[in-house]
Amino acid sequence: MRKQDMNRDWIATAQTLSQALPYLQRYADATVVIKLGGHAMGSDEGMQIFARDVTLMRQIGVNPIVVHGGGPMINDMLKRLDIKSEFVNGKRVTDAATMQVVEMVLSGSVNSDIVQSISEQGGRAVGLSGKDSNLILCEAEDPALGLVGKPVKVDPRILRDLTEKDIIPVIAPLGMGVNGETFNINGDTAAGAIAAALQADRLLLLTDVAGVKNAEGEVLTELTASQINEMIADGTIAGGMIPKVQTALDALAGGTRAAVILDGRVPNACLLELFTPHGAGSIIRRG
Ligand SMILES: Nc1ncnc2c1ncn2[C@@H]1O[C@H](COP(=O)(O)OP(=O)(O)O)[C@@H](O)[C@H]1O
Ligand SMILES: CC(=O)N[C@@H](CCC(=O)OP(=O)(O)O)C(=O)O
Repeated sequence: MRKQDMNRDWIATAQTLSQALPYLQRYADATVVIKLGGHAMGSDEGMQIFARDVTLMRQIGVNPIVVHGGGPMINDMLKRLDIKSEFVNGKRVTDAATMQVVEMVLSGSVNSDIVQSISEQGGRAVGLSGKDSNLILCEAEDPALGLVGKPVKVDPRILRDLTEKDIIPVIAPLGMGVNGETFNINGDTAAGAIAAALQADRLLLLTDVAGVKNAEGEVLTELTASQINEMIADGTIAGGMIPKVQTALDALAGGTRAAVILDGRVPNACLLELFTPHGAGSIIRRG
């Protein structure tokens, strides 16, 4: 690259940083819950960029809290073990054998990979699951889904303890029942429950589509609760998008200011959403 072009690039970088000032001020000390879906965890490079974004957020005074999924990774392991699996309305029917695999993959592999990626970027991250420190107490959501948990009580004290010390919590979506059972919680549902309990400023749901699409396949940049309910009823919103939008609505009802469904495959998706006027994906605000 010629020196002149290089200078121009750095000037643009400095300008971008300068323009971000009002957004940096707006989010100083804000709590941002970020759900990283399994489909958004595409490449090693993507994970590296995500980890750097989260570390940068922490560095500039935002409190990021990561809740992850791992559906595709669980599918791979179940296939290797020859265990059949089916989904009902975006949730995995979970028997005892499936639960063991879900816990092994989420806590043992996906969670530690994310923690390691953040550590490699110089951030301080601690991995935990909803079973730790009474974080998420569940009951069975529906007998037909087996060990799928519905969060009934979230105790966010451990998260406050960690964020006060500038530590980034990375949470696997598992919960415990009153009788000591382990429950499999949909990652979006877990993120929404945590966002509501913390009265988070933002809930970012990172997935593998540009946002919520209408019947024509166009991304809707803003969505209301009534639009969402209509789109679920007529089948425009289906599969894994159902728990996502329901989570967004539940989190808003619980006190979160806004929820955004955005494309986690886009580099720096979180920074784009929080710190630029551009925004990203589909935003649902508290009505
Ligand atoms: N109206 C819609 N707009 C966008 N995506 C939709 C819609 N309805 C269903 N989907 C599907 O939902 C998927 C996202 O859910 P899911 O696969 O569970 O993601 P993640 O693993 O990120 O949680 C998309 O890849 C898409 O196939
Ligand atoms: C109950 C339920 O469906 N749990 C999910 C948990 C992981 C998850 O939510 O992963 P994604 O965010 O990548 O879809 C599952 O077993 O796949």
